Amino acid sequence: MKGQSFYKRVGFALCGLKMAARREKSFRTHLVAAAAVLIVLYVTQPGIIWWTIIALTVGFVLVTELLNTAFETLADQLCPEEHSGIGAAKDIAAGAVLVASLIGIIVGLVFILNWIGI
Ligand SMILES: Nc1ncnc2c1ncn2[C@@H]1O[C@H](COP(=O)(O)OP(=O)(O)OP(=O)(O)O)[C@@H](O)[C@H]1O
Repeated sequence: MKGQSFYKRVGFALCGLKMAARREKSFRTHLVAAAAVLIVLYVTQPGIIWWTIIALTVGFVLVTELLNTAFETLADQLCPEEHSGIGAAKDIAAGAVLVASLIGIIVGLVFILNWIGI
C-alpha cells in the first residue's frame, strides 16, 4: 500500500480518526473536552501565547490518546490471549495518556489563575 496519492493518504488518516472516535470512549471524552476548551478560549479571548500553549497541550493529549488506541488495537490483534508483557505495555501506554492529561489539567489551572488575576 506504499506510494498512494496525498489525497488518499489524508483519507486514510481521516478514516483512522473516525475509527478511533467510534472505538474508543476515552478519545470521544477528550474530543468533548477539547471542544469545551475551544469554547472557553473563544469566550475569554486570551492572548496569542495562551491560544498557542493550550492548542499544543490539547493536541498533545489527543495525539497521545490516538497513539494509545493504535497501540491497543495492534496489541489485541497480535496477541488476543492474556500475556503479562502485553498487559504491562498497555498500562505504560495508558500511563502516557495520564501524564499528558495531568499536564493539560496543570496548564488549565494556570490559565484560570492567570485569568482571574492571581
Ligand atoms: N492481552 C492482555 N494480557 C494481559 N493483560 C491485559 C491484556 N489486555 C488488557 N490487559 C489489561 O487490562 C487493562 C485494560 O485493557 P483494555 O485493552 O481493556 O484497555 P482499555 O480499558 O480500553 O484502556 P483505555 O481506557 O486506555 O482505552 C490493560 O491496561 C492491561 O492491564
